[in-house]
Order: sequence, then C-alpha cells, then structure tokens
Amino acid sequence: MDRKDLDVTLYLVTDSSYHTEESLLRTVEEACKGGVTLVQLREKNKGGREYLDKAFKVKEITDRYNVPLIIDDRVDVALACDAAGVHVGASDIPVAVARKLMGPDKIVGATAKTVEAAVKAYEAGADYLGVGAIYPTTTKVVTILTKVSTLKDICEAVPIPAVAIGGLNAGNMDVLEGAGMSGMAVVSAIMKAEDPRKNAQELKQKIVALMGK
Ligand SMILES: Cc1ncc(COP(=O)(O)OP(=O)(O)O)c(N)n1
Ligand SMILES: Cc1nc(C(=O)O)sc1CCOP(=O)(O)O
Ligand SMILES: [Mg+2]
Repeated sequence: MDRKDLDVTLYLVTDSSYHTEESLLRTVEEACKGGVTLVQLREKNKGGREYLDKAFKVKEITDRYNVPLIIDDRVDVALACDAAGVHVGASDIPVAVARKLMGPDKIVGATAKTVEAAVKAYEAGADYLGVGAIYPTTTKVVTILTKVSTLKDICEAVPIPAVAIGGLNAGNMDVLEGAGMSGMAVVSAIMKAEDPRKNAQELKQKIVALMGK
C-alpha cells in the first residue's frame, strides 16, 4: 500500500494470549469483515520464528480484505513477511532506525504519551502515533495513562494521524469527542468479543460518527 493511503479509523491490535491459533485467525478475519481499517499483530512472548509464522498466516487473511498489516516491535519480522509496516514504542528500536531499516515506502508507527515524544517521533519519520492509555487496560499491564487533553495537544502539535488506545470500547469512547484523533485502536473490544464482526461494525460506526467523517 501507499503510505499516503494509511487509514487508522479503526485499528485492531491482536492479543493471542487467550486464543488458539484457529480462533485468533478467525477473529482477525471477522474483524476485517466488520470493517477494521488496519491490523497490528502484537506478540509479546514469541521468538522470531514463531512470530514470523503467525505473521504470514495473519497476512494471508488481511491481504484478502485489503487491510494493511503492521507488526508490533519487530522490524525483522515486518520485513520478512512484507508487512505494510511496524509499530515501535519507547523500549523498541528508535523511530529513525526503524524508518531507515523499513525504507521510505513502509509505515512506521510510534507510541507517544507526551507532546514532546510526539514531535520527536514525527521528526524521526513516524507515519502515525498511538496515544494512550486513555483508560486502564488489562492488555498492557505496564503502561501510563494519557489524558484526552494530552491527546488533543498531540493532534494539534503534529501533522500525522494519532490513534487513541487503551481500555476503549463502544461504551466509553465518547470521551474522545473533539480530541482531533484520526482513529481508535482496540484489543479487548474486538479480540474478546463473542461476535467480533458485530463489535467491529459497531465500533466503526461510532468512531466515524464521533470524528464527524
Ligand atoms: C497503535 C498502538 N499504540 C501504542 C502501542 C504500544 O506500543 P509500545 O509502547 O511499544 O508497547 P507494546 O504494544 O509493544 O507492548 C501499540 N502497540 N500500538
Ligand atoms: C497495546 C497497548 N498500548 C497501550 C499504551 O498505553 O500505549 S495500551 C495497549 C493495549 C490496549 O488494549 P485494550 O484495548 O484491551 O485495553
Ligand atoms: Mg513495543
């Protein structure tokens, strides 16, 4: 995909810790059917070989729905499976290095919890920012909460899209109204759903309405 076509409206970040491989892949496919615009494979406890194996399987699905696949943390895995991009945070390789390794055509996403970090990531070549955690989350046990006012300040400070992340679901996302983000990223709200397609559809409808798109 062309980096300029990046659509972060509804960004699914995966969690395989409570899924079998079969249910993980089914959930990703249902989420694609429900309208997610971007998928991130996030594997925290896998070696490179297992991560890559999973990435190929997930990419086979996302490709069928024309949904770009982002790999969390690992540039090597992202390049090896020809993913659309990589997402890096404060403990991963720096954005500038990720950009250099990924090349000019791939997407590099970065986590930013302050305006200063957001500006730094933008200047280092990030295409989008993940900003959170907006609410406490059971998915990422060690994180720092980020206020919606900080999200708003970040959106005003940099020209790249920002996505809100952390504890968000259809019942509490209204807090994002007016913050100026370009989308919302969720794990549990889709990965733990009984009907992931239905949840994705509902989240998509709500986030589009909330952003006034
Ligand atoms: C869209 C998005 N935003 C933030 C993160 C968090 O990344 P990071 O801080 O590197 O933490 P881990 O997810 O790697 O535990 C993300 N992955 N995606
Ligand atoms: C991957 C991630 N990063 C976060 C951050 O704070 O940077 S919070 C988070 C997990 C969000 O999961 P859920 O939608 O289940 O709360
Ligand atoms: Mg990371």
